[in-house]
Amino acid sequence: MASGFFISFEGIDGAGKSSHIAPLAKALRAQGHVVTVTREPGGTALAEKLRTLLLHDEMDALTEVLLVFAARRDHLRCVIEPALARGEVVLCDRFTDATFAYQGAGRGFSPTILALLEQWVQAQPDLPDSTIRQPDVTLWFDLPPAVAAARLVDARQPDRFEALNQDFFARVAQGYADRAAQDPHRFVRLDAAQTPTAVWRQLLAALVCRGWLDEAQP
Ligand SMILES: Nc1ncnc2c1ncn2[C@@H]1O[C@H](COP(=O)(O)OP(=O)(O)OP(=O)(O)O)[C@@H](O)[C@H]1O
Ligand SMILES: Cc1cn([C@H]2C[C@H](O)[C@@H](COP(=O)(O)O)O2)c(=O)[nH]c1=O
Repeated sequence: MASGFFISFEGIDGAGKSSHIAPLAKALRAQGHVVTVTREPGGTALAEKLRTLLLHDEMDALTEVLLVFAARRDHLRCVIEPALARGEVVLCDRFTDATFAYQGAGRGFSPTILALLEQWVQAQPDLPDSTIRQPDVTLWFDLPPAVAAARLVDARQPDRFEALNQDFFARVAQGYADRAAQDPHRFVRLDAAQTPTAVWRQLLAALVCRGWLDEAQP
């Protein structure tokens, strides 16, 4: 890869995203890439403060949407865009697809307004009007909500989202499927119900076939 590359990780809570980000960063660094690992909501001091509010304070759907996009704007300006401009690979645990899945499909918030905010917040002033910053590839960890819930049953104290019921996560899962159907070239569906090793192999295969990782991988 000559220039910077943006890879996002998506899926419902418990799908297994976080388990693969550090190993992928290690594999990319071993092949000479400079990698920035980050997350949403969060990634900057300001965005992490908004993350705490989002995960723990009660608020309505519009407030949630505005805070998520506010965090994203700061994250893009201060972390993602500068890293890409330096030619780095950015690995981001969640991005705007999560907003369409959680606030759109999960909460029932207007996808039209989400799309407008996406255009505003992710606008790239130096490029033609319609061009916005999107991940170059989105690794979608697809998993039935019941399986994800079973994985999290003994996990940490649930936050506002993890405490929601399976009907919510069924809507979120469908929201991801709908988003993937709208952008099939960007999304790579990973069957996250397989073993961690099998999921890792799916992930590697997706990046090797795009020329971002060499074949030789553990
Ligand atoms: N393929 C897998 N099979 C079984 N368990 C898994 C698998 N992948 C991850 N897990 C386990 O499921 C739990 C959640 O994994 P992880 O934190 O990576 O998910 P996540 O998608 O990042 O969740 P969240 O979005 O809530 O942070 C962990 O206990 C992890 O060990
Ligand atoms: C970016 C983004 C995130 N969320 C939700 C999804 C998760 O439940 C939490 C983040 O927790 P994680 O363990 O770090 O994945 O935030 C959301 O509702 N909308 C978004 O845009």
